[in-house]
Amino acid sequence: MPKTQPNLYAFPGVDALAQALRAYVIQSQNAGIERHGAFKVAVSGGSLPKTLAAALLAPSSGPADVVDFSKWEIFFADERAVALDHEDSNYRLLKAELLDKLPADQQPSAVHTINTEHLDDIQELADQYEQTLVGSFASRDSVRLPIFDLLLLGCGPDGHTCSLFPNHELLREADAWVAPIEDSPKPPPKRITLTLPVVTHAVRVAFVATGAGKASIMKEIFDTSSGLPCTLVNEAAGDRCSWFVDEPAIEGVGFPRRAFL
Ligand SMILES: O=C1O[C@H](COP(=O)(O)O)[C@@H](O)[C@H](O)[C@H]1O
Repeated sequence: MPKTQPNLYAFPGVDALAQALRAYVIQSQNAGIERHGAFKVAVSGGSLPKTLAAALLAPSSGPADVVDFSKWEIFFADERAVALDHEDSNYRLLKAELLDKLPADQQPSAVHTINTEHLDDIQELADQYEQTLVGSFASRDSVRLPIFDLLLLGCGPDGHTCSLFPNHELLREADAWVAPIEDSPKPPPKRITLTLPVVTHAVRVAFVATGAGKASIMKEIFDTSSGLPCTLVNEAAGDRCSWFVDEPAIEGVGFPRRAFL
């Protein structure tokens, strides 16, 4: 079978991007609900929650444009080993940008945070989060990997995604679903992350990258065989992977854009 390519969707600005991202997330949500009665989604921190909130908090334009948070089960694609109210917490960021702005009757059915009793032992922190996945998906004996309906990911200026960093040994992790990292080059150093096999087995993977600060790494990701974490996801997920970017983020990138329909 020929290898498929990721979809690169480019928009003049963040407003148009957010509108398309909303449509894409709703499609994924509806497919997940049809498949198993719930929408299992993992989200990143960084710049993603703000753009995601712009997409999801917009008013509905009709019956086909409904975000049904009551069916959402939210996980974190990566999380920093800090308290949930710490300024570095990805949960805290998502809560401030999105969850706190949802009405009481539209809260997600579950938001799976890390167990902060284990902040001093990040292997245990990762193991506990893996058990959270087991509780939602299936036991490790019955499935090789959990299959998320959607992963919503960021791309760092060095090409990292989740807490999978360029040239890090964690990129070779083939067994664990969730892994600890204690030498993250971007602070804070201690984190946990979904592993590459889990990321690349999701039904859909969406990256969001905005701003001119991302242009040079986007060129490496799309126009070279860089081996960067984002490139590895592109190569393994092919057309299950979609990028939502603004024009400044892909200035000079030669890879063909697709029209978002
Ligand atoms: O440290 C992290 O960085 C990445 C990328 O962040 P961005 O601000 O450049 O979008 C993020 O996706 C990840 O969740 C976070 O822990």
